[in-house]
Amino acid sequence: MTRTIRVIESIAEAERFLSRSRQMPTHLPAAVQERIRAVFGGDLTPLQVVERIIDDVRSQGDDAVRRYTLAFDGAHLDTFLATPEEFLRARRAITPELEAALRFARDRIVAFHRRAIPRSWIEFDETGAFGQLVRPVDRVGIYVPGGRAPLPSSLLMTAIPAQLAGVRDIVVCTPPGRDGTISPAVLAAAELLGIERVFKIGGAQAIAALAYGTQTVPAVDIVAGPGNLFVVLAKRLVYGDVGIDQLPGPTETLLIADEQADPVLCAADLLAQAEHDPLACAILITPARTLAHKVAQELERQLQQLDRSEIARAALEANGAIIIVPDLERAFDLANLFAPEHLCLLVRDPWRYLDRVRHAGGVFLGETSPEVIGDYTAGPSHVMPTGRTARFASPVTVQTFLKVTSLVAVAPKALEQLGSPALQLAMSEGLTAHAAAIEHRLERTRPD
Ligand SMILES: NC(=O)c1ccc[n+]([C@@H]2O[C@H](COP(=O)([O-])OP(=O)(O)OC[C@H]3O[C@@H](n4cnc5c(N)ncnc54)[C@H](O)[C@@H]3O)[C@@H](O)[C@H]2O)c1
Ligand SMILES: N[C@H](CO)Cc1c[nH]c[nH+]1
Ligand SMILES: [Zn+2]
Repeated sequence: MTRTIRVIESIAEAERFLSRSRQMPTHLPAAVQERIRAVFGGDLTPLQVVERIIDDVRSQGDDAVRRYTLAFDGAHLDTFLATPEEFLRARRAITPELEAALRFARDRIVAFHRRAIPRSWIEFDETGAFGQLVRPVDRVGIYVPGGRAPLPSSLLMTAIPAQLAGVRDIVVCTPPGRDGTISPAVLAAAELLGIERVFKIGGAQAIAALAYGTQTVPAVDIVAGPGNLFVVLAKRLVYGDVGIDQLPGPTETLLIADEQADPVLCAADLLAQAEHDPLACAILITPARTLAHKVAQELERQLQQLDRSEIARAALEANGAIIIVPDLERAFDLANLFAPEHLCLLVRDPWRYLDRVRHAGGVFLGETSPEVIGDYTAGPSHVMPTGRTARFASPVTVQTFLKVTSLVAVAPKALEQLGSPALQLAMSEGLTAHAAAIEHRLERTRPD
């Protein structure tokens, strides 16, 4: 029988495989590379492609956006902003069931994130008042993926935390299809959240437009939302000129399963993420050799029935693995090395292992908690760090859209107490102007 996914039995090989760079992949799907060649006339790396696009959008604005929209999305567009008529058509196009599902998801996401809204605080003591003023950024641009599948759920998962943070102005970019339209479900989700400006722009050109502004797209303070390799690389490059949420790129899922896990469910969970992108990662780590072989067989069987089997197969071939380990302890070590976006525990009593989880965007406990529920209705944002960035990054939260201003109000009677040691420190750094700024004040508070 053919086997699409690799099976790894050596720990050293597993470590090598799991620590490969996923943000700078050396092999691109052939179709993607061909497109690059067609557009740029040569074999540019994804990073070079993105640099070119950003430079062009920065210097030529909408003209460059138009050109790249035609080149990569096949759409001829004069203007990018979705019109009120398009919103109206979208409202009519979606079924009542889909509308109800969007509302249900919205309510769950709001309820979850409401519990964790950071607040300003000021503490008064005998030395004065000190604290943190927590303020939202003014304007956020949200990228909603739409190349291979429109993801209205990603709009909810990014925009709702921004709205709860108090961001007043939210604009959206999402790629158009060849006919220049965008998914009614994305427009319906935007309308549900009261977002009025949705631009039909995708990929790196969307990120550049949001970061630097064009004649029609306003420059924002934070660019947020997930996307493919080109979107993620563009966010890396514009960071600093603009804030970003994190680097949520091609989806990853890592399952740890023991001998009691159901191979049908394991395979289904792997494929559910593999179908997102040929660069998605789907990995199973298990000490149960029999399970490993059953999952490999089951993957082949389920692949036959999948609509998006081509994408899923490419992902499994490029970035899929079944890793057989001596014990569950070793499985968690490898999972922490990989720092997956999603860590799914299909083991007996998964709660027992929670302390072993150090790096993951989200952890999903047990058979009734498939990652896919997290994609839609659990509540936490499904926009999560990928490419080993979960070692230092977090999923989108309300905090993503907030920043802190420190507050200092020293009580006059505490100036000596805080000023004298500060003076010592300033002198030790050789910063005499710093010292003088303190001295002048101390002189004023000392009795004549
Ligand atoms: N980590 C997360 O939280 C999360 C959440 C949802 C989705 N995702 C990921 O988002 C991604 C969505 O990817 P997608 O491709 O379907 O849609 P996308 O909207 O991210 O990207 C489509 C755009 O990519 C650009 N593009 C395509 N081929 C190109 C090329 N050869 N050169 C330059 N630009 C090119 C085009 O401009 C196109 O508009 C997937 O990888 C999915 O796994 C991640
Ligand atoms: N699994 C993706 C996050 O990595 C999110 C998503 C949206 N729609 C379906 N899935
Ligand atoms: Zn998904």
